[in-house]
Amino acid sequence: MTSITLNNVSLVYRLFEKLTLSAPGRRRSALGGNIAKSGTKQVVQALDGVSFELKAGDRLGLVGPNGAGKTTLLKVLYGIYQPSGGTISITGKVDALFNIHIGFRPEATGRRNIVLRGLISGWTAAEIEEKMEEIIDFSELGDFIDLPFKAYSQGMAARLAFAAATTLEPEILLMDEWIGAGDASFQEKAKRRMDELAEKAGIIVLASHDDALIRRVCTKKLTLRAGRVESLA
Ligand SMILES: Nc1ncnc2c1ncn2[C@@H]1O[C@H](COP(=O)(O)OP(=O)(O)OP(=O)(O)O)[C@@H](O)[C@H]1O
Repeated sequence: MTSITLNNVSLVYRLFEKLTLSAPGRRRSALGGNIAKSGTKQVVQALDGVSFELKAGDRLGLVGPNGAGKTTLLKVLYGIYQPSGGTISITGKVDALFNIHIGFRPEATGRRNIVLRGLISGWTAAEIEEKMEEIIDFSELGDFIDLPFKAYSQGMAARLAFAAATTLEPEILLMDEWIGAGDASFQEKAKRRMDELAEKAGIIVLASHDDALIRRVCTKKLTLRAGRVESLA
């Protein structure tokens, strides 16, 4: 059964430059994690004691001010960063849509990029080929599918990435708010697709500043502030 459990997870970024803060301890705004010192180095504590549990069918919206730790949390869930403390337990095949340009080759066609993206996500060439037409249809890119990826607009790139990732049906889908790059009709379609994924017992985690998008797509909302969970509802 698909699930995500985080227990007291923390993540510390270490800065290797030699830095001196002009006024240590001053905090002018609620932005960002906490800056601290570890030996002679500065560190930024981006996540601090984060605990929550998600089960099959949950769609979690991650919100919070700039620097609150949303992207860091997604990267920890995807396994890009190992937590500095605490434990994570994930059951299910995870795919992520963070940055449209990650995992896509600008010179390769949309079609070729679908194959590359699928292979990176652990699908076989035969599985990808079987889903190819469905992915192209969902993206509505038409003849553009045979043009290089670099010729796509932001929204077109978002359509291709979303179509590929969701047609290949990950059990857990992690997303940043770039999905907002799609136009209104695509966003409507994307929401239906996410509903279907969640109904098939998947889990979706979406980080966004767009409250309306979170309300449309998610069933739960986790607010982060300075790396800590402020609320979960
Ligand atoms: N590579 C890095 N090195 C050092 N600190 C970092 C690094 N990446 C992020 N941080 C710090 O970690 C904290 C959390 O950043 P993160 O990008 O996770 O926030 P966010 O909630 O996604 O912000 P935004 O809404 O602005 O995208 C911030 O204080 C940021 O300064």
